Amino acid sequence: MAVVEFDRFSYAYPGSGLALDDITLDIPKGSFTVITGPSGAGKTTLALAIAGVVPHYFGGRQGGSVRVGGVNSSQSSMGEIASQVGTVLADYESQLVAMTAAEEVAFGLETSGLSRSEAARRISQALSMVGLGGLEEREVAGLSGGQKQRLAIAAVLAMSPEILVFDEPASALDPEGAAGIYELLADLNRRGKTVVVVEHQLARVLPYASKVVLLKGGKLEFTGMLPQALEFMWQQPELRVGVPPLWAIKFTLEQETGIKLGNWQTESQAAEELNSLVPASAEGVAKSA
Ligand SMILES: Nc1ncnc2c1ncn2[C@@H]1O[C@H](COP(=O)(O)OP(=O)(O)OP(=O)(O)O)[C@@H](O)[C@H]1O
Repeated sequence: MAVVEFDRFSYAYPGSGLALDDITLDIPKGSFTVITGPSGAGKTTLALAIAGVVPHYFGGRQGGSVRVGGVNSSQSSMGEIASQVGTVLADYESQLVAMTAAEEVAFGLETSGLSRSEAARRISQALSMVGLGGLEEREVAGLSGGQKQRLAIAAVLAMSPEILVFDEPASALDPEGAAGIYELLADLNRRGKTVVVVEHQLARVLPYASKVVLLKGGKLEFTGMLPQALEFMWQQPELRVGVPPLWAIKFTLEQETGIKLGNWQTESQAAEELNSLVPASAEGVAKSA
């Protein structure tokens, strides 16, 4: 079932040409969907359109429609969309407004009409889900960059949205931090959230992505499962650079040996499969000698 539906959706920022051009696309409920593509392709704009920020906040011109949870976004307010879609921007620090971690998470709940005890329970629960349990009274200013990002995620989670949208969540992180944040997003996805991420480095999402949306120049180039998306990118000279090194090795080996290899999600899966092939091919060489 689709939880977000773009139907012939086009969008231009005020005074600019089309940033998105005739996009028709479904995001399945419970999926881990990755929006990717070259710089300026329209990835952030598509994420903002799911959150209703485009066009509600920016203005500009829109054609076609976006439906979130079956409701046309142009007939909903940003507040109504926010109850279904939680968004963490690339510049997540700009989303933080409070003094302490608990106040930050409480901020979004203020208009929800929850009792004090229910709000406190939600705050603690949201903080522990992102690995910040027990840090309720910590000053936001004293948190590390990674902790601030997790706090921005907790603030969104407390509102219990069905869909979570992240714009380049790993862009400011080292490889270990990037792996950690994607583990968290995968965990939220396993708990039933529909996760949508903008990510230009597909290597980071190999273990998690169920659907890939590939944009180029504002147009939808390809949409489908991750293996098919990578195959498509491998065939296009200008998109090949976006194929993760592990899959570049896989495609090269397949081309050279004619052996179809598995859909590698991790380096250890690749190593395991390649190791299992070595004795067989060595035996083949021995027999033919
Ligand atoms: N606020 C804005 N006003 C006018 N044009 C904008 C605005 N934000 C983005 N654009 C333009 O819209 C197009 C799509 O931009 P967008 O940021 O969505 O692409 P992107 O794929 O996320 O790029 P990147 O990977 O570089 O972040 C680009 O041509 C960009 O210059």
